[in-house]
This record gives sequence, structure tokens and C-alpha cells, in this order.
Amino acid sequence: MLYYLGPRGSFTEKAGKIFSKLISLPLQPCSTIYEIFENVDKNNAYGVVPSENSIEGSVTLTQDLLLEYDVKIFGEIDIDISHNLVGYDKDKIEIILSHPQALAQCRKYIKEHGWKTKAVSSTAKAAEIVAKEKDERLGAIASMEAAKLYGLKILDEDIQDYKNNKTRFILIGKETPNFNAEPIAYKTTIIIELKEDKPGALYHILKEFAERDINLTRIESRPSKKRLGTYVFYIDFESYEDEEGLFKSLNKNVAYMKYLGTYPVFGIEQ
Ligand SMILES: O=C(O)C(=O)C[C@]1(C(=O)O)C=C[C@@H](O)C=C1
Repeated sequence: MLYYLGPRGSFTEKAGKIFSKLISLPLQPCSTIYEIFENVDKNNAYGVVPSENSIEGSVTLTQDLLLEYDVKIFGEIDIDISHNLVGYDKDKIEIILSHPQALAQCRKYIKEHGWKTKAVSSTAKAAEIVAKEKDERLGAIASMEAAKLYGLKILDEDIQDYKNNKTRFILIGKETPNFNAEPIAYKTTIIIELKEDKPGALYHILKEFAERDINLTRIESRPSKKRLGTYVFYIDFESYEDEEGLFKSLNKNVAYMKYLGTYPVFGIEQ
């Protein structure tokens, strides 16, 4: 089974459909990202979750759960995200419902109209609620598919604050799946915690990558949640032959390291 953030018509479903073809598994909707991680971990299943967006940055819940749960990343895909205002009548709208990431990606547009906002579990859930409530004062930010599925009008198209909007989705699981297509690249993700807070501590980590000519594609810090001002670092890098050698050297300078996997990146036509 391949779990995704539902209901039907969410952007995660779009990514889910692609992964579902790639690993030949049926899709099953979940109502939260938490529920996806739970199902993947308990049922030895797969899940597709948003990991970062080109406007709003990290999906922080996904990042935190990658550290908490015993799951690995097995694939990655970037999806074009075009948000739409959906509902009944634009002039009557007072409150906009959507996923917090979508509300943030359309922050300027919402502010220009002076609407209030309400965060819900996904863009498709927002459309579903607006359709059920049949209240003209409500609008949703959602996909065109969601508008069609839930019988709402598309009142404005492509409303995100920056046009070239993309979200990166990852495939999570416990065991390496078989893919029936060729990737465009391979990547590795690790999470590290520095040994001590001293001058050059992060430099000594980054030096290991620089000396081996490894291209980092992301470095991001999240609070360690142990003490204010202490962090864990999420590092993505392009595939490298001698990972064992690299990890051995890194281990000398880190208090903790979690390997999230070396996985294929797919570039599927959308
Ligand atoms: O709400 C949805 O449709 C989702 O699939 C979630 C999500 C996200 O969490 O980033 C996915 C893509 C967009 O960036 C907006 C929302």
C-alpha cells in the first residue's frame, strides 16, 4: 500500500499517482502526515509526503518525523504547484480555508483581498469542507482537480505569490522498492547533530564534503528540541561512491548521525 495526504484531489495525490505507477502499489489516503508515517512504520508500507516547497521552504512536520520514525527515503520527485481560488462567488468570500503551506504560498494574494484564513489538513480537505458547508462566505485554495471533484467553481487561477512554484515530494518506507523507470539522479540524505558548540564545528563537517568534491544540494537546521539554540542539520548531497569512508570521517565529529537513504530522483513529465 502507498499512503498519501488526502483526501482525493490533494497535491500529494498527484505525486502519489506517479510513485504508485513507479512501484506498482495502490494508493490509500490519510488525513495527516503523522498518520502516513504511522502506517508506513507499522504496516511496513510506503508513503508519499511533501518535503519542501520553492516558496515557503521546508514542510517542517515531515522533517521532524523523518528524525523520529524508523523509516527511510526511497525516492524523490518535484511537482509543479498551481493554486486556485475555488468556491462559489469571489465577492462574497470572507474566510479562506487551506493547508498552512498553501496559505503561506499565497500570502500576498490573501492579504490583498483582506480575507481571514483557516488552516486545515490539506488543500483538498479545504475544498471538501467548502463544498459540504455550502456557505458562500467560504473559499478554498486548492487544485483544479479538487474543484472538479468537489463540485466547486474555479474563481481565480494560478494565485500563488511566485509563479514558478514547486513542491518536492519523497517516498518513504522500510524496504527498498523496485522501480519500473530510470531515475535522472541519485541523492543521499543524512541528519547530524554536532558534538559540541565550538568554533569551526560545522566547518569540520562541511570540510569532509568539500575535500571529496561532493556537491551538497541542501543543508538545513532544525531545533534539536533539547535546548534553545541547539540544532540538528539535514544534509542532502549528490550520490558519492565511497559513502562508508565519508560516514566514518563524519562520525568522528558528530554526536549523532541518522542515515535516511541513498535514493533515486525521478524527473517525470507532468
Ligand atoms: O494540501 C495538499 O494538497 C498537500 O498535498 C500538502 C501540500 C504541502 O504540505 O506542502 C503539498 C503541496 C503544496 O505545497 C501545498 C500543500
